[in-house]
Formats: sequence, structure tokens, C-alpha cells
Amino acid sequence: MDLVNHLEGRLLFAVPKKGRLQQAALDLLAGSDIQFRRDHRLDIALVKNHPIALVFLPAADIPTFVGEGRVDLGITGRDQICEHEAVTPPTEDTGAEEVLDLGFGSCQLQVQVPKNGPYKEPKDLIGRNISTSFAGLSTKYFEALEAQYAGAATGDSITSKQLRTKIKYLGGSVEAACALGVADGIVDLVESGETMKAAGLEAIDTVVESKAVLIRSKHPSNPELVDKIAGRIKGVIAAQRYVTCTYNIPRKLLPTATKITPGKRAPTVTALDEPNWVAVNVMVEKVKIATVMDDLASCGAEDILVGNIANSR
Ligand SMILES: Nc1ncnc2c1ncn2[C@@H]1O[C@H](COP(=O)(O)OP(=O)(O)OP(=O)(O)O)[C@@H](O)[C@H]1O
Ligand SMILES: O=P(O)(O)OC[C@H]1O[C@H](OP(=O)(O)OP(=O)(O)O)[C@H](O)[C@@H]1O
Repeated sequence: MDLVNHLEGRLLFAVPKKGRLQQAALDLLAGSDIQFRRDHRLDIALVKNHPIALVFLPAADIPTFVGEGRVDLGITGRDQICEHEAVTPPTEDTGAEEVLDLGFGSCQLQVQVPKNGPYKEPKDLIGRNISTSFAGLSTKYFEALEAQYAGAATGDSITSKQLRTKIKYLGGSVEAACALGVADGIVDLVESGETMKAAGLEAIDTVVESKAVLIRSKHPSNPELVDKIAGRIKGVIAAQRYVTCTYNIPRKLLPTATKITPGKRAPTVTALDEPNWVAVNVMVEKVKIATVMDDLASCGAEDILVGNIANSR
């Protein structure tokens, strides 16, 4: 089938074609019942149960396609959106709008230097060589830094043309640049810090905090469908973030228990077939559930049960 000729009337949804964000993005689509079959090596897949086509693109390119309105929806990292905006500032009609924080892909774009080396603070890197895959953000960062330490005295702002610090773009493995003599410092992503540590580097500043986000163009082809898909994805994220907790408790202890488990909106309280006891059903954030169970047990709750949520709306 000639896929490109089947795109007419379909909402285009960009998904990372590889890398750190891809699997979690595909899991979100599956959880939202967006059904598709991707033919081997094809970067377009038609969705069977909605008028949507998925477009598999590098995470770094997704803000361009969405920002220019060529693609309606996309999943990428906030770092990539900031990088795109550093090079191509949004206008009234262009630029991507953030719809949802997707709760995965947390990382930080950090300024890094060799550990125990001569550079201790960001200003020590002024006029030096910096390697990065985020040339736009790094240029802006050093423009601001140079303005602070040099231009501030004269009141001048520094433009990229006057920048003394040399920003060198590298496509990957940026952490090797200092050891190989290409750079004095780097601007690269850090999550666990393992890569940075293994390369003998340390972070001296953070440029951007990032997470995966759902973005939309400013004038999508089918705004209702955009809202419907965003709603479904929101439901899947809420389901991943929360568990349900049910417990029995004497009615007189309910005010204390409600403080421990206020719920997303409010707890559901039902009378038990035993005088003065009630059953409580409530959503609790997954990361807090162990502490919440301890607190409920100390408060006098019994039969505390926890369950996963398959989906939510
Ligand atoms: N270590 C990490 N932990 C969490 N998220 C990360 C990490 N590294 C990157 N990301 C996120 O994933 C996005 C894509 O990065 P990734 O390195 O997977 O890209 P890629 O498309 O495979 O490109 P490349 O070929 O340059 O590696 C980043 O923009 C960032 O938002
Ligand atoms: O702090 P950590 O958990 O070690 O993760 C950080 C590393 O992850 C990313 O690279 P990736 O492995 O995606 O490959 P790349 O260097 O080719 O971009 C990033 O560029 C770092 O190198």
C-alpha cells in the first residue's frame, strides 16, 4: 500500500523512532488503544481504529514538524523543544504547545567539566571550547554568561556573533569530547549520572530540566481528535501514577484517615454491615502507598488492600 497517499484526512502524530523515549511512548499509545501495525523499516503507520497516522521521527526533529504545523501531535523531550525554540523562536502561529507532562524521560541538560580539572564554575569556561548536541541552548547559555561577566560592566548584551566561547556541535557520545581534547567542557544530558562519572566529568550547572511531553501544533487539523487522544493519554498516565486503596475503619476514626488518604477528589465512603464501621475506597499516588499503608494501620484501619488501575478518565 502507498501509505503517503492514505494520509489525507488523518491526524498526524509524531513518535520517537528510536532512543530513550520510544518504548514508553509506544506503551502509552497501546494503553490509549491506538492500534497500528508498523511495516518493517517504514516510518509511517496508519492507525486502524482512528483517523490517525503515526510518523516515526528522531526526537530532536519532532518540535520542528509540530512547530511548523506539518504534524498535529508529538511526543518528545522538553529539552528538544527548548533547543528548537532557542534556534527558532515561536511566533503567534508557529511553535509547539505543551499539552501534557508524560511522567517519563526525566533528565537534566548540564554543563560538565573534567573532575579535579582547572574549571570549577561556569564562568571559567568563557572563551573555551564546548561540545554539545544542544548548540542552540548552549549558545544562549554562554551568551547570558558572557553578558553577565563582561557585558554587565558596559551594559552591553552579547550576541552569538560576538560570543567568545566556541560551541561545537557533536551528534552523540559528547561525554568523550573532553578526554579526547576536543572540548574543555560539555553540555549534555544526565539521568543517573553514570555516563558522566564513567567519563571522569562533574556537573557545574543545569541548563534545562527535562521530561517527555505531549505537544500539539497551534492549528491542528482536527482539534476534537487532538483533545480526545490527549484525554486518553492523560487517563493512562493517571492510571500509571495512582493505585486504589481500600480499607475498613471505625467511623469515629474517619476524619484522621481522610487526612492520610484525601483521594484525588475525595474518598468514597460506604457503610459496612457492621455498626460504626465504614469501608473507604480512594486513589493514592503509587510512590506514597507504602507510607500511607503504615499510617493507616497505625491509625486503626484494617483489611488495607491495594490494587493497580488499568485505565482511568
Ligand atoms: N539518559 C537519559 N535518561 C532519560 N531520558 C533521556 C536520557 N537521554 C536522553 N533522554 C531523553 O530522550 C530524548 C532522546 O534522546 P536519545 O539519546 O534517546 O535520542 P536519539 O533520538 O536516540 O538520538 P541520538 O542518536 O542522538 O542518541 C532526549 O531529548 C531526552 O529528552
Ligand atoms: O546519566 P545517564 O543515565 O548515564 O544518561 C546520560 C546519557 O544518556 C544519553 O545518551 P545516550 O545513551 O542516549 O546516547 P548518546 O550519547 O549517543 O546520545 C545522554 O546523552 C548521556 O550520554
